Amino acid sequence: MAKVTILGATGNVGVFAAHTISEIPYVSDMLLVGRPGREDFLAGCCRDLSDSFAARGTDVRLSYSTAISDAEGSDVIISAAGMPRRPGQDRNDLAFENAKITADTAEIIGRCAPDALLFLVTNPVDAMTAVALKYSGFKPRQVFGLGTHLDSMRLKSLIARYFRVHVSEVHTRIIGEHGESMVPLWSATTIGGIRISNLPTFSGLPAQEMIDTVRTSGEAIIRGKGATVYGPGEAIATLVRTILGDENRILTVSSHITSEIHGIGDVCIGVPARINRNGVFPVPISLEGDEVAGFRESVAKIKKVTAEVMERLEEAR
Ligand SMILES: NC(=O)c1ccc[n+]([C@@H]2O[C@H](COP(=O)([O-])OP(=O)(O)OC[C@H]3O[C@@H](n4cnc5c(N)ncnc54)[C@H](O)[C@@H]3O)[C@@H](O)[C@H]2O)c1
Ligand SMILES: O=C(O)C[C@H](O)C(=O)O
Repeated sequence: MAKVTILGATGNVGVFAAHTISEIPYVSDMLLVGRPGREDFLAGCCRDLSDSFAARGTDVRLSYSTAISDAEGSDVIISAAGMPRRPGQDRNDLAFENAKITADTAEIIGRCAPDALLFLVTNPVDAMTAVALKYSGFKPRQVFGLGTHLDSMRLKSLIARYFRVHVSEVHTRIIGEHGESMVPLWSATTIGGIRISNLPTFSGLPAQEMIDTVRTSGEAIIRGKGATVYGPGEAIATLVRTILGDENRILTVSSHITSEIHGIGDVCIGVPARINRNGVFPVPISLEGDEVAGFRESVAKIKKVTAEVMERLEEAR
């Protein structure tokens, strides 16, 4: 059985993630961590969630704290602490402010929960994964971000609707930045096990329109309802379930790569990774055609954002 801690638990994503994670059978303890001053809200969340556990028949020991160090003994620590973007902002506009929070948090986690897996949700998630990796002092397998998993799910849903098939029949991946430079892998997209480009209807697929929809999904949802919640919350739970169930699923998360993809490396970026109880292990893959150049571009962009953030952090600390 496992202890899961959620940082930023008073936020939109944190609260719903607590609900989705509580449904995972391996979770025995869940700790919600918020900022000092938010005790009443945290206590309210715990009572409300406990009621839902009773109604559902879930048996999770739930507690809250304003001290990150109480994450001690956690198997998985999820960080959704930090500013969300407002309409019109790019995720990268949040980089420095959220990096300060992430660096401080990661240092504490590195000391109090050295064996945990640290899962970043805070945006811009690729740069935040790199910051958390550096300041926690963890091994690369222990630190990962939600990356392009949610983007991949968004594309999967659009493809399933276009072909009028159940989502479980569609396998697809978006790699690279969780942001503008994301790269769809049509070469790795199958429907009912058949490569999408081998289907007669492929030529009519509005591929560019689909990718544009995925790229702008977050912003469109934030404009409409203030925050993306259900998509990220379920995506977070999928990853936590994969880890705690030692499932060895290959999901697309932000992970530190060295040379797994066309020799490109030294960056935290969305890539397919095998995920189990020991953490996250990028899978070496070959890309096709435009995908290579697209991935290189995405890597260059993330490296630049990450380097700028690291430099400013060094100066500020
Ligand atoms: N990677 C993804 O796919 C994805 C999806 C959704 C949201 N996000 C990101 O997750 C983060 C949270 O989003 P949200 O909608 O829940 O935001 P929110 O404003 O509702 O919640 C933010 C949380 O962070 C905490 N926080 C804010 N400043 C802090 C500080 N200085 N120190 C400690 N904690 C602090 C708040 O108390 C709150 O719990 C944002 O960065 C958002 O962009 C990422
Ligand atoms: O778009 C955002 O800022 C939130 C998140 O990254 C998302 O894609 O839902």
